[in-house]
Amino acid sequence: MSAETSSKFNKLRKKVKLAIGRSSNSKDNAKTLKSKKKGFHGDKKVQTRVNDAVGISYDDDKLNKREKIGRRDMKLKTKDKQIHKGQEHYGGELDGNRRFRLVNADRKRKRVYAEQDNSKGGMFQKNVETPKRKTLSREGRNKLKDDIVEEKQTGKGKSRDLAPSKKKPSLTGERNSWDNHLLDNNGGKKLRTKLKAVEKMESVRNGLLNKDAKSRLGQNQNRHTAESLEKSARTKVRDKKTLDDDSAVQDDWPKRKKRVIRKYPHDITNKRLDDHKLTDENPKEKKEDLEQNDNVERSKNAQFRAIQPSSSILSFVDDNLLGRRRLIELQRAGYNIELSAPLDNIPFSTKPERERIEENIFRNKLTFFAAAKISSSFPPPEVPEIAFAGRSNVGKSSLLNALTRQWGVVRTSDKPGLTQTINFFKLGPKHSLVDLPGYGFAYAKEEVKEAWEELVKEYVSTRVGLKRVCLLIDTKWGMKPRDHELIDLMERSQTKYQIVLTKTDLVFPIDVARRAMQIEESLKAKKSAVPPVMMVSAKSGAGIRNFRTLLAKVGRFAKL
Ligand SMILES: Nc1nc2c(ncn2[C@@H]2O[C@H](COP(=O)(O)OP(=O)(O)OP(=O)(O)O)[C@@H](O)[C@H]2O)c(=O)[nH]1
Ligand SMILES: [Mg+2]
Repeated sequence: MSAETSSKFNKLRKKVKLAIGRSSNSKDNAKTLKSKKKGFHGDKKVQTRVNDAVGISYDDDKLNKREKIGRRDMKLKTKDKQIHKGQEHYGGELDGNRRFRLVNADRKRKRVYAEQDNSKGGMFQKNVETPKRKTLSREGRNKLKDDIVEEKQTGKGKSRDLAPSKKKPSLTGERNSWDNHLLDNNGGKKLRTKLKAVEKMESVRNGLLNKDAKSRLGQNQNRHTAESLEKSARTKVRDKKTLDDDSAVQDDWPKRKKRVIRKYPHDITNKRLDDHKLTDENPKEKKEDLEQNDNVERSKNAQFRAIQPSSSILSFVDDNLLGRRRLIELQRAGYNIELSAPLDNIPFSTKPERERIEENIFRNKLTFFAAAKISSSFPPPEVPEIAFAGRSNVGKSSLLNALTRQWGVVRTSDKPGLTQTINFFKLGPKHSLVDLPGYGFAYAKEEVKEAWEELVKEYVSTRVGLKRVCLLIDTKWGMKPRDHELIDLMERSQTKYQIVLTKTDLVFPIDVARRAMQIEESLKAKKSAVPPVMMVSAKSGAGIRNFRTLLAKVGRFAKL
């Protein structure tokens, strides 16, 4: 090396040093520091600069770098291939942005042509060459147009389809060129996707997934195949033609699954109540039924309102201060109606009067002496008995207390079904009052209820010494089928019974009168029914005195 070249070399080295020194003070400082932190890349940069400055060829270096990047990319590609293994057979791969793209073997993106003969295997099949787009000359285009017009007129495919004999039969049958034209001319890709959607809906709706549809659904990859296009085109055409047949399609809809209700929630006997009849019912019929019921109910109310009570009943209601408004009137008049032990006809119940009950029988002490769950445990019939029957919660036990004014002897509850045995109470030495369990709805097991109802029936129809059954009816609700059942039984067994309307304090006086009239009318033909219909309120004490007098008469003249 000559002195000249060596000085040149030294100058260059100085420049390089300066360059390195400047870099630590310049704007690039931060970058360099960052790059130093990064390590490999930063050092490489500096190294490259040095190399550049010194004039060393960095081709090798670049090559190394490229090689490394290449290797890294390869790694990524293989990794991605592993991840997207399932997509591999689509003939696709990841692009630079790591997005999946469909590529051909010669790395060209595939295109779907409507004219393409898909029967050969479809565009997603591996190693299938896609036809290259042909750019037609004007002449060619005109010729094609002519062909299409001719095809439309003749209804036959001409030139662009393969000869039918050469075609492979597709799964769903071949799509003819006319369909192709339809697709191409009427909306291209959009139409095709719409048709596909229509076809899918159709197949799901009908619940008749035919073989092709099933296979198509099963093989997820093939859902874009030409078969679907063919099918959907045909579906679309059919849909257009037969819009009126929609109802028929609807008839084929899968029927709603039968809803099954477990009869009892804790039933392990697998007893079920099938309500399919309800679901099968025509909604129109159902609506009509509901309307009919509504009409019946309305007409019942109308009938009830149309009842004209007799003058005797109206005067009875008035005299005994029966009905809802009474309490309010009495309260306004200054009477205390919130008494724990209601008086008979409150306005007249001053204290001395309250002490004195007119009927001697009812001045006796009420004492419980027997309870029976079965007929064999009935006490011997020594004295005449007056029984109180009726639906659960109608107020039987409360009436016993009100009659005797001995509150607490007979247990009462606002929960239906408290009295579950036949309870015998002695009222003096010569009479007894009997509190019967109620029928109808009650908080008790079905078997238990059935048992006590049977017991009541047996008691009222066979009991010797039973002089009167007071059949209690809730004034608000009137007579129910179970009441009629018991009446029929008593008619058959010739047991004397008297209707007593209870809870009269809850309804208007006129309705009390109407109810009494209604029942009297319905029992006119009954031989064992004893008139009149009594009306009481155990709460207000209204009608109690009259009822007591009536019962006293029964007891007085009764002989065993
Ligand atoms: N407003 C009002 N409530 C009453 C009358 N009589 C009874 N009740 C209430 O009705 C509910 C039922 O009374 P109960 O005497 O137990 O009826 P029950 O017929 O013996 O019922 P079971 O023993 O279940 O058959 C209680 O909450 C009473 O307070 C009445 O005249 N007017
Ligand atoms: Mg009771």
